[in-house]
Amino acid sequence: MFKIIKRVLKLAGNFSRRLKLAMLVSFVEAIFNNTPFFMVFYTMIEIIEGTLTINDIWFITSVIISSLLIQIILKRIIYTLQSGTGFEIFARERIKIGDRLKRYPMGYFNEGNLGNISAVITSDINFVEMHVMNIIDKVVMAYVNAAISVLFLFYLDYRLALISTIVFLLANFSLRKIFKVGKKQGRTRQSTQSEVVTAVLEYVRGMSVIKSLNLTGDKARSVKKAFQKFRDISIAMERAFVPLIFRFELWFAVGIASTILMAGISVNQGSLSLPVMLIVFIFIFRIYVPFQFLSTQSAEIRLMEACLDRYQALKKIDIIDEDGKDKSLNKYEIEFSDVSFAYEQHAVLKNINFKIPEKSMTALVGASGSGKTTIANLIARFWDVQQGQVKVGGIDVKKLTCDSLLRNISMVFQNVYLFNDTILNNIRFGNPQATEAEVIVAAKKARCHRFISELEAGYQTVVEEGGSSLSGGEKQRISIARAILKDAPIILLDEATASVDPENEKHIQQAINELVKDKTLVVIAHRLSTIKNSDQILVLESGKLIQQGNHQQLLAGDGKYKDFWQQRLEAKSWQISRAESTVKS
Ligand SMILES: Nc1ncnc2c1ncn2[C@@H]1O[C@H](COP(=O)(O)OP(=O)(O)OP(=O)(O)O)[C@@H](O)[C@H]1O
Repeated sequence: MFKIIKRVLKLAGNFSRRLKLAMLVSFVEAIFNNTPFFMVFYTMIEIIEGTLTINDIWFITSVIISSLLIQIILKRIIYTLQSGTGFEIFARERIKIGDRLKRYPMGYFNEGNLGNISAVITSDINFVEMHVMNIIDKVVMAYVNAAISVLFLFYLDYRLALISTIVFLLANFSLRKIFKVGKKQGRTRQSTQSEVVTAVLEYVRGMSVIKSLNLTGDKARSVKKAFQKFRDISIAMERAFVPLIFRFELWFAVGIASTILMAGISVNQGSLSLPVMLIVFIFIFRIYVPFQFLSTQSAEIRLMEACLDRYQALKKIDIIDEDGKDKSLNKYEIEFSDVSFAYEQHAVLKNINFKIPEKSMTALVGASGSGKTTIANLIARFWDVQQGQVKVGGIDVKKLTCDSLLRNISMVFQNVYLFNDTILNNIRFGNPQATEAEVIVAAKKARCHRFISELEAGYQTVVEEGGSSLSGGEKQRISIARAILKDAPIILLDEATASVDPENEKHIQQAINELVKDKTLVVIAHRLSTIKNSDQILVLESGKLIQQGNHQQLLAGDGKYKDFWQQRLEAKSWQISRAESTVKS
């Protein structure tokens, strides 16, 4: 129970002083919380002794009212100190984890981990944020009340106090057991919750495939299974608590019964007065009630601990650029020296060597799966090479932070991802400081200003997550506008393979021409014109660099490139003749 408080204080960092202050105020408030009961005790003594005067009544009333007012003020202070702080701590943690995530190796973002990441960021942090401050307050209150009550009972009658102390200690021991079981159950529940999130994510993301292949039954079954497992675990968790809570309540029942019995016997024997007996009854319940509340909250507290465990495990993943330095580049050539790379066990690139001069255009060509995208990903250090060196501007990318490297690189992918935000902000991701006018200039260069202006809300149009409300060509041009706005000296471009209509293709080509002026350009090339006009062509086959040179040089010799070029020409003429026959028919 105190562990969760300790953990939150550690997490709070510079906010921990505010939380400690809130706990101190809670402590004072708990003392004032007992004042009315002491006044009741005092009144009863005065009544029995027949010494109660009107002045006493005024005194007692004003003390009770003052203590209630003080409590209200203290509660307000606690609330101000705690609630805002809780939101601030977790807002900061969310930003921190967001920053770390972008520095994790891409290999971490596999399907299994995606469910975990989503569960931590959406449900775990929210859960702790919503409940932890309230729990801290209640824990402080329960222990302070118990301590004051036990001390007061010692003052009244040491025998009764001893019974209450023993019961209190036994119940506390029972409570620890409840918490221990809760922690174990909490972990199981967490991992099942991740499985649910993973299953739902997979189901929703793959909906178009599921529908087209008519897999709705099969896939819905796996989601249902995950939900059922979660339900079973949650029920099992509740069931495991029942006997423990019963034992805990039993201790208190026995304790209360024996204290009452003992008090009754003492009154009978004349060693305890009636008002003292009555006040003992009140105070014994004041020990019991807050602890009973804590026992019912034990599942919640342990769940919070399990949430924090999972959050901290996510924070502990090694970041890829731990040893990287934040350096500014002043040269932008790219070099691969003897690079070999594998995705875990799957070797993809073998002993690759090439140089890409600054402000030149290099085309990567090769069959599907030959390693073109992997080369682009290694330049951007989405992964680290196992052998050799990737240098950008003469510096090994492993010596740079991801931020300082990526500041110099714009990537335009085939599969453009747009965020659920306005078009303006989607372009502005390229340069968050850009003004609206600058965004519009970039959009004009990327040939997307016209279609954006024709939308009812223009640049304020909110794009659906992933950009599903826009056509492929439109999305690609928005992503080019982003890259133009970023104005990075190195461009990694994956040319679209999917056929777009000629009008769109013309616009995309014009947009790319604007983007790549005076840049170091590496393009995963599919268009014959791009390949032909490149300063350098790197031909890949099964992860090996088999040819290197410009179009004329490669065509002059015999080799894969010549075959490849021939095949592409044939494919193009086949496409053209097919298009012509479609027009004729
Ligand atoms: N994240 C990944 N994890 C494991 N293997 C991967 C991963 N990404 C790619 N691969 C594998 O690495 C090999 C090279 O893939 P890569 O995407 O670099 O090829 P490519 O030449 O760009 O192909 P395409 O033209 O089809 O995009 C392929 O066998 C692919 O299956």
